Amino acid sequence: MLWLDLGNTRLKYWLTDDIGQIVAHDAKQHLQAPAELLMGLTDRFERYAPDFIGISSVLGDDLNMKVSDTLGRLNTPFEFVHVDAAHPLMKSAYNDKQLGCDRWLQMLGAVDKKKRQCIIGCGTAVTIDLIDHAEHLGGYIFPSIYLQRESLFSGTKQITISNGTFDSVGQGITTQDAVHRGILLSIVGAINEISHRHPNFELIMTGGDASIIAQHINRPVRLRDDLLLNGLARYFDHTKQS
Ligand SMILES: Nc1ncnc2c1ncn2[C@@H]1O[C@H](COP(=O)(O)OP(=O)(O)O)[C@@H](O)[C@H]1O
Ligand SMILES: CC(C)(COP(=O)(O)O)[C@@H](O)C(=O)NCCC(=O)O
Ligand SMILES: [K+]
Repeated sequence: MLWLDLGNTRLKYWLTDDIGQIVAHDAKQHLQAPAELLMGLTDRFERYAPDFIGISSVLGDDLNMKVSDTLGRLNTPFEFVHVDAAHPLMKSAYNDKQLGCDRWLQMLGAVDKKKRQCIIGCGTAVTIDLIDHAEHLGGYIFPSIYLQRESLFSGTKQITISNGTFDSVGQGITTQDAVHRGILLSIVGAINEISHRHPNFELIMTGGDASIIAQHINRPVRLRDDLLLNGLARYFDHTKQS
């Protein structure tokens, strides 16, 4: 099986064998041209000869159409996941026409009806979703690291482009440090606040920046970079069973 996660910044893929073991995976910035990036990967995918391609995409219909055209050349069946708020594995109060497929699948990848869970996606945007015994209560979306830095640069006269690191929340005494620590503080502050309000929810984090952000969270966080993959596998496994 080939699993694709088309996020706003990166295309991730996982190739799994017939017992679900990951045999190959990668993440690449698609620079808003995911179909072209995929084109360059088709010969590699053909060599793997997957029997099915499951896709999560938050890129909208236009880019999804282009991706479909590219995948059509592989003569391998493929399917884009659509959010189902009444899914047997997890009910959701969220508007299922709007809920991002990645958020939904990340929850599907973790959901456990015996637990209260807080699923945090650290991608282009940070997403926080609360699940109470397999009931999705709703969540939050806010800009992550790079979006915040870009908005400061484009929205101000005196803050210029810089490539500082996001490794501390200590107060800064230079613009570069004040910006980078302020951005990190805004993200970890929000997550710590939600965590504080829901002390009995287990924290699970995924996404490209999870490892950077998790270090500053006041409670133990479970890092799972395979969460969306797990959600895709559960989704398509479930559909086949029913
Ligand atoms: N402008 C950028 N330059 C370099 N890296 C970036 C930029 N924007 C995002 N990233 C990195 O890309 C990754 C995005 O994480 P990912 O979970 O793949 O996001 P998405 O699912 O939204 O595509 C993060 O590790 C982030 O640090
Ligand atoms: C919030 C998101 C942009 C996060 O996407 P990502 O950062 O993973 O690229 C994505 O889940 C999305 O487009 N959601 C649709 C709006 C919503 O979930 O309400
Ligand atoms: K994502």
